[in-house]
Amino acid sequence: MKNRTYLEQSDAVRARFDTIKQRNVILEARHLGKTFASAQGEVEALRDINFKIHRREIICVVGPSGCGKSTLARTLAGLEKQSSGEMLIDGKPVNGPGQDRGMVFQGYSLFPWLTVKKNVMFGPEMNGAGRDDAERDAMLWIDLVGLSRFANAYPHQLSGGMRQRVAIARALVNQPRILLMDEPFGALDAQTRIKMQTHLLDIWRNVDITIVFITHDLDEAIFLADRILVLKAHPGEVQEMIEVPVPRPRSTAQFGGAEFRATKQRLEELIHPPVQPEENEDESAIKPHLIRFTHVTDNVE
Ligand SMILES: Nc1ncnc2c1ncn2[C@@H]1O[C@H](COP(=O)(O)OP(=O)(O)OP(=O)(O)O)[C@@H](O)[C@H]1O
Repeated sequence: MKNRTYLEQSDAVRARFDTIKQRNVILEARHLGKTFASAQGEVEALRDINFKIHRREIICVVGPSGCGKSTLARTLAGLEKQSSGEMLIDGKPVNGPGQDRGMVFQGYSLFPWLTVKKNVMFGPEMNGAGRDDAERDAMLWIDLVGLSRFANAYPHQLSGGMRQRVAIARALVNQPRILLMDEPFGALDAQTRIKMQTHLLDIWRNVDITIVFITHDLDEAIFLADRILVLKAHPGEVQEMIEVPVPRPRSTAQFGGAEFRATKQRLEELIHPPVQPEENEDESAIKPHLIRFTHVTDNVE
């Protein structure tokens, strides 16, 4: 039987992409580039990045270490100024951070001295909302991330997954249109991570939000994304934008499915291309000579 490829889409998936493409382009990168000056000289972290993201899409960004994923997230957030090209929201060029974008990072960026509720109220209060309004809004979002019972708890009393849920509530309370997430579940154990992915999809289903999600976990990218932006390193350039053929609604049961496997295979080809051994390469030169650090009397094999 012929192996399925990631380019094959069921009618339902194709119809869904047709609908997505008819939605407004909310975020666009045009020839975006970023070069850092460092002690070792210039580092071209991003080169000529182009993409268009439609309203309520989830785009995951993957690529090898150093391909500029975080730089892209920080540039889109306006925390880093691009060296060339432009970024547009609703077709208008933007420079610098703005209310239209919220960010969730890997580290738990909560204020440890504030309760869950006060952490979430912080943004609205900084934006001039009165205490009662800020508290009401905060409680709505805390409820949405399923933490109402913990509104008065402090971050150190929560698990890693719960803290990231607070971070999501804290980003969403400001009603951004775009949520930028940089490896938000990277520090969580595998089981909590899957729960958080499912939870994020639930939130996305209920909220008018467009998500750009940076990850190095290919399963996570396929599980979450409508499309996956694959970058290559040195310099960070777009390799491919993949339309994920896995149907929605997503469930963990799809992990072993044909569409899932075909997409993963393509991502692996792009990100970890097979290393070709040099012709006439001596096997013994590849296999390192291992030193025994302790005296071992019994064999384990
Ligand atoms: N502030 C900086 N100054 C100089 N070089 C930087 C700076 N930030 C990033 N870089 C360089 O830019 C390139 C892209 O870095 P970036 O952290 O965006 O990649 P990444 O894909 O997120 O990596 P990883 O997957 O390892 O987190 C790297 O070569 C990095 O060393």
